[in-house]
Amino acid sequence: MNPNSPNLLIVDDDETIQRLLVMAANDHGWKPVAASSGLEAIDLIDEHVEAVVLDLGLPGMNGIETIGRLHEKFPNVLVIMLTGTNDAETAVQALKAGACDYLTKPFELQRLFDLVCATVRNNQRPDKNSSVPKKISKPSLQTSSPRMKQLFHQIKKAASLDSTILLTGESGTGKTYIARQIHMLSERASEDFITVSCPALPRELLETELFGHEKGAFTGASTARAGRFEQASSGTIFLDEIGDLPQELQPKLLNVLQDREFFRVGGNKLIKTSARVIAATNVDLHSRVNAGTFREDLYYRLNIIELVIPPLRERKEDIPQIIEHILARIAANRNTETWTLTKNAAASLQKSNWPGNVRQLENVLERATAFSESNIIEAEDIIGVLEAPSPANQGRQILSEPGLTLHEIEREAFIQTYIRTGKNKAKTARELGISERSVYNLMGRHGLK
Ligand SMILES: Nc1ncnc2c1ncn2[C@@H]1O[C@H](COP(=O)(O)OP(=O)(O)OP(=O)(O)O)[C@@H](O)[C@H]1O
Repeated sequence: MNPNSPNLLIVDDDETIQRLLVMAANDHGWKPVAASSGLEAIDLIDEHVEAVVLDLGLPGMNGIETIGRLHEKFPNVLVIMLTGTNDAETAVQALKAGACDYLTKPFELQRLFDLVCATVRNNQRPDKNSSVPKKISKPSLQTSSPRMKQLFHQIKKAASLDSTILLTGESGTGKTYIARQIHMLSERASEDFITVSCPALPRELLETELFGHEKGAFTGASTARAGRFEQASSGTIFLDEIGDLPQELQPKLLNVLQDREFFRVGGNKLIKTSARVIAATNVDLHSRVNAGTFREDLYYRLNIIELVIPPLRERKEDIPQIIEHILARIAANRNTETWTLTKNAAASLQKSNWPGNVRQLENVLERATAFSESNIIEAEDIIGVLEAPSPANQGRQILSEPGLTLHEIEREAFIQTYIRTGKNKAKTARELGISERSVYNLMGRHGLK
């Protein structure tokens, strides 16, 4: 076999997504080839291709039909389908059509490539010398925040144990990110890290997703399928938004945590698992226990080690290095040089309150870098993309944040209005009941010009 033959086929008609996936695939050690349609994919596929990342919504022959045609040529090729948001029904269709797995858009690139690796590894024939890249990146646990220092100390200790971990924190604080770091610091680092988002699927589908099913377990189950616990094998399984685990599935998860065994749906063979469980929640699980929607015994089984991830506004010291990290990641994904921020741009990011935490900061940087004409990001680039909350939320959001100074409240109110009015200074002045001259003064005071 030619070592340079492509081993991953990417099929997406959106040129930007296609380019992004190809770059990320290269970064993850794959040799990708890309197609923009089902027909092109059928043309390009050969025996070296181990897996196909296939967009469902292709023009002409759609993703579901394409799976069938690819399998006519290469019955063993592994297909991972990319589906639209909340598209559980289509996801079932994709699985029935022969996809090994699927991912709902939008997704993290890291998550896609974790899934591709896990799928290929789990379907490897013993004789096959697979090219699954075993790339283990070193976790970076550097921080200037005293709270994060303490947390990272706990993380290192927790990683060396095998206990179940519960990560709690607001949405976007980095629970998934931390779960992956724990996995990479643990002895399981070379094994798979498998993520399951509990609210993403309806109950029946979530049950087969977690525990797998036997052939004939339900209409359409034409083949047996291993679930995520089996795929995680001796790696780590990350259960995101565990507070949304349907009540009917809670006893089954409790059994897995207690006895480390379960049945596939429709199966009668006990399956053992040694996967480590990390769960995460952004709701107060204890109040769900009190409300009777979450089992108390399961809560205590999950909550053996609880790690609380603080919101970004409570660890602002870390903002500069998180920015640097995110910019480097964006640059690597786009295969470009990284960016530097002007003093005012950095100050602007530093001052913001980040109600959406690191995810919001990441979105702002993604957009600012996409629109920036050079490798320098100015305050204007930032202000242009800072998300403006809806007018209905605006006042509530500012006033509900405890501990804000008058200066910070003024800044938030000003920026939100300025963005909402499309950076129109006259409109901003009218809405805020101030003169246009004051708008210029406020821009100066808050580092926006
Ligand atoms: N310390 C960090 N450095 C760089 N990037 C980070 C850091 N923490 C989080 N991120 C990035 O921020 C984004 C949001 O993080 P993540 O998905 O882990 O949050 P979450 O708490 O799991 O969110 P949710 O509760 O909504 O599932 C991700 O893209 C992640 O890679």
